[in-house]
Amino acid sequence: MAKQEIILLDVWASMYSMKVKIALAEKGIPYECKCEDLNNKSQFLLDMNPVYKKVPVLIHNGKPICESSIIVEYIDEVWNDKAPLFPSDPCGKAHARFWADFINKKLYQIGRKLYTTKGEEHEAARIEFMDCLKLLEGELGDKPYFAGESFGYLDLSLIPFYSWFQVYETYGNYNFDYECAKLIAWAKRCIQNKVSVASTLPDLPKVFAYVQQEYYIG
Ligand SMILES: N[C@@H](CCC(=O)N[C@@H](CS)C(=O)NCC(=O)O)C(=O)O
Repeated sequence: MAKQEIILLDVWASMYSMKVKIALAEKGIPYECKCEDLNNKSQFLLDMNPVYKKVPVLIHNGKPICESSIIVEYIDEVWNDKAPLFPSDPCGKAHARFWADFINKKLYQIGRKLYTTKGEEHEAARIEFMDCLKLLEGELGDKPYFAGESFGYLDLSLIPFYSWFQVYETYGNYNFDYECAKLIAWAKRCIQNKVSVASTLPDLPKVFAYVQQEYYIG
């Protein structure tokens, strides 16, 4: 392949950006990371993602690709000679996409309520968030990874959330080791066995300190 210019616009604590970083690491693709300040977005970000104005954005040889799931699919398609992220059968692929969509839409939104709301709304989010984790735990079953024996798209879509688990556990008043032990074991397996994951995820206390500072709700 001819020389590639690959730039990633990201924010270190963004779970969406982490997904893309893990995919790039799985494929062994070197890239330049440009960290954005979301309170003062660069003109470059606004030009590259004029519709949503969000990170992550992958810029491949000058062409922007937006939305984390679309970026990961793009990476898997372009660099298809190594570490396939999706199952090859259409049904397995659709299944992985379904759960990744669930994670993007539900888990993120409800998880956010744990540290941004109080009272009844918080209590409802607390219950719903655990229900989501239980659904995901059921989907994992007794397999080492979501698709079976090897790490793939669904693992990559969920594992960034683990870096926020101290936040969810503290603000949601959970005990994850007790309440979703299988999911915690899976997360530790991903970190232990996958350099792409271990080298991407920030430390849990760092994320916790960031949320405490950004979202203090009294
Ligand atoms: N659906 C998007 C969500 C990306 C997203 O929400 N990014 C956040 C950072 S985690 C962002 O850039 N927020 C800036 C804003 O909302 O203005 C994706 O999957 O890439």
